[in-house]
Amino acid sequence: MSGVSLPGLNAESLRTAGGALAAESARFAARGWMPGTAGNLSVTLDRSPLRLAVTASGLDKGELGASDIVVVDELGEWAADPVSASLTTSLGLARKPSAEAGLHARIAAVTGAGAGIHVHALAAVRAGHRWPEGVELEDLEMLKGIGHSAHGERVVIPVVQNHQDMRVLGDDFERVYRPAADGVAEVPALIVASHGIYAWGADLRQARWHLELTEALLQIALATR
Ligand SMILES: CSC[C@@H](O)[C@@H](O)C(=O)COP(=O)(O)O
Ligand SMILES: [Zn+2]
Repeated sequence: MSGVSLPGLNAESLRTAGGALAAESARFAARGWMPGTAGNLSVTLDRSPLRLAVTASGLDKGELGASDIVVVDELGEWAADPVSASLTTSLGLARKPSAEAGLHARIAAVTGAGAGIHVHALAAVRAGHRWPEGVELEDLEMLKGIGHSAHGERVVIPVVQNHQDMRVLGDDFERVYRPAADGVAEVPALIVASHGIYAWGADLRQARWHLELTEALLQIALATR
């Protein structure tokens, strides 16, 4: 890994990412979507090789500071290359990544997302339980907010079974993910049954919008069917 080029990885980008992830995390903790230490977030810093800043594992997500992040590789493991290692030391960053960093990394690799958010929101869990083959949504105004049509388009929020091995979850995600094709956008969210939901976007703000809108759409589906 020596001589690896990581233009997105420097003290400033990591301080910015850490501050943004802490602020976003506090928002979702306050909403009750990250009870206790539940939930995790990431931003993509470099693509080739893949490097993400992901929240550290096992911390109260309502109390994160800017240095409570870990630089991880494409497997979601702490990145040991010299640039990442040296920045980890100089900025006092954490070294134990979220237990679910591997799925964040897979989603970033497959979708090209710039940020990902995972929460344990109730409607997502209930919908995954009720519709384990995927949640069909149609004729709802807020579908526009996740890139789809308000009328006449059947949108499926995919559901995968829960697993503690992120390689298994990542493979299952790839099986159900449909990239944008023929003018139809991707669905920027994934329900993990009996667990929670992942949403992603070009940046943290868009990932947040996708998450909030998907959770609201799932609440409507549960309330009306
Ligand atoms: C508090 S139980 C939830 C965890 O097992 C996990 O699902 C989760 O969302 C947070 O894990 P973490 O490793 O702190 O990122
Ligand atoms: Zn979780």
